[in-house]
Amino acid sequence: MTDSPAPLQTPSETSKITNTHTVPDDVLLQITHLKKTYDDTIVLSDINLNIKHGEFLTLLGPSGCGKTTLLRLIAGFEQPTAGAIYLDGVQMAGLSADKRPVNTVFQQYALFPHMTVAQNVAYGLKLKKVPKDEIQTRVREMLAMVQLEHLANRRPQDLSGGQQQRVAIARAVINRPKLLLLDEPLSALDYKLRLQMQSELKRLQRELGITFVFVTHDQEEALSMSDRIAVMKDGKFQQIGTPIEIYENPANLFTAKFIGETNLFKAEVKGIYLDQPDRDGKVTNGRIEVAVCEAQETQASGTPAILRNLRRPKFDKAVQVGDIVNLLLRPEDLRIYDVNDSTRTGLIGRVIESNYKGSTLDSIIKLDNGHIIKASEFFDEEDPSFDYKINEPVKVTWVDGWEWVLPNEESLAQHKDSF
Ligand SMILES: Nc1ncnc2c1ncn2[C@@H]1O[C@H](COP(=O)(O)OP(=O)(O)OP(=O)(O)O)[C@@H](O)[C@H]1O
Repeated sequence: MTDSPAPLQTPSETSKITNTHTVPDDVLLQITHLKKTYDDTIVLSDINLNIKHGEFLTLLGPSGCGKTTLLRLIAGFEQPTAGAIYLDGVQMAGLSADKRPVNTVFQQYALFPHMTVAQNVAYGLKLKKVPKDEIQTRVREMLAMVQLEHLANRRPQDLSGGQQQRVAIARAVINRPKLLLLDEPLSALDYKLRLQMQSELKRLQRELGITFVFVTHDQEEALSMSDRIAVMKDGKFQQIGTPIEIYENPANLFTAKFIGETNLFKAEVKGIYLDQPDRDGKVTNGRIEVAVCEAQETQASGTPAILRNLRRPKFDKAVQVGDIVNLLLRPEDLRIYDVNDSTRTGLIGRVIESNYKGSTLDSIIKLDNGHIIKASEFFDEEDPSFDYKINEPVKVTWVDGWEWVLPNEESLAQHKDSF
């Protein structure tokens, strides 16, 4: 590996003040109240986002939710209907795409077919009339970084998809943009190459220290690559958080269902027990007692009702006794036991499918009430857990404290701030 390129930028010691607007020191990109409409259609509404220097932020959401539009607004290919974008403290309004310290990598790499790899990478520097010697040095450094030194004289059509994408990335970062926008850059690659490029891209981002805004609709890709993820739906952010926060503590049912596999159970709140207020008089913790509705429904067939105490940080005052809440349990939260195990309460069902995945045993269980759920248990040859057979009754429960509670969406809308 050659020496790292010169530092891109160092944030100033104080906050930058632009007209009436102050951008915090550690923030490279600030988006405030951004709105975009095409004719009467609102494509983005009230987008607010701060992206830090050196951060890898992913915009994740289903097709048509507005990810590309947001990227195009940041790049300057589109103008907002309302709101503002500040880059390193400077308002971007009215600044054309080529004047912004931003580069974009698209799904289609659009390399110049008549130029070699090295010429493609050098193109941006030539346009800027950088001295020849410097171009040569920087191209060499860049090609080493994307591990393509040995292919410098090849033409793009003689490269694999992954190699072409690396050239496109090298071409985009050689100008040392403050911000690199990547619009589904890996989606044209096959699965294996895609995984390899994911870790290469992450390494490159760390080494270059450039801030990345990455667009994908692939949740696994988002979880494995990002410092933070902004989950989008219908032109609005649903949640912005670290991969762990988004996966473990989804803010709403959309995020819960969109990210990873989810088992949802309805449960009735039977009791609310608040902890003592802290010094500031705030109640930040407590527990609620819930009964899983499905268990009660099947009680006639011998299933015991599951009554659980659930601890939950930021204890929610919005929930009231009698409310129905959603209990979110990931497959890895569930445990399967012998139906005759009287030491536990659980939901009764039958395993209808079981797949050995090497480190885990993944099962699909049909509960007595017809609800299909998924469990994923670690497979330990030394200590095999309960050895259930297909279609035999089993008891399903979960590891205490691993559940996540979400209110019904209606109550979420009513009590937006407290849940
Ligand atoms: N120039 C345009 N004129 C009218 N509508 C547009 C225009 N560009 C985008 N849209 C609409 O805006 C919405 C958001 O599109 P956008 O491409 O941003 O979504 P996306 O999340 O990137 O989707 P995908 O994952 O499929 O690329 C879509 O409904 C799209 O049809």
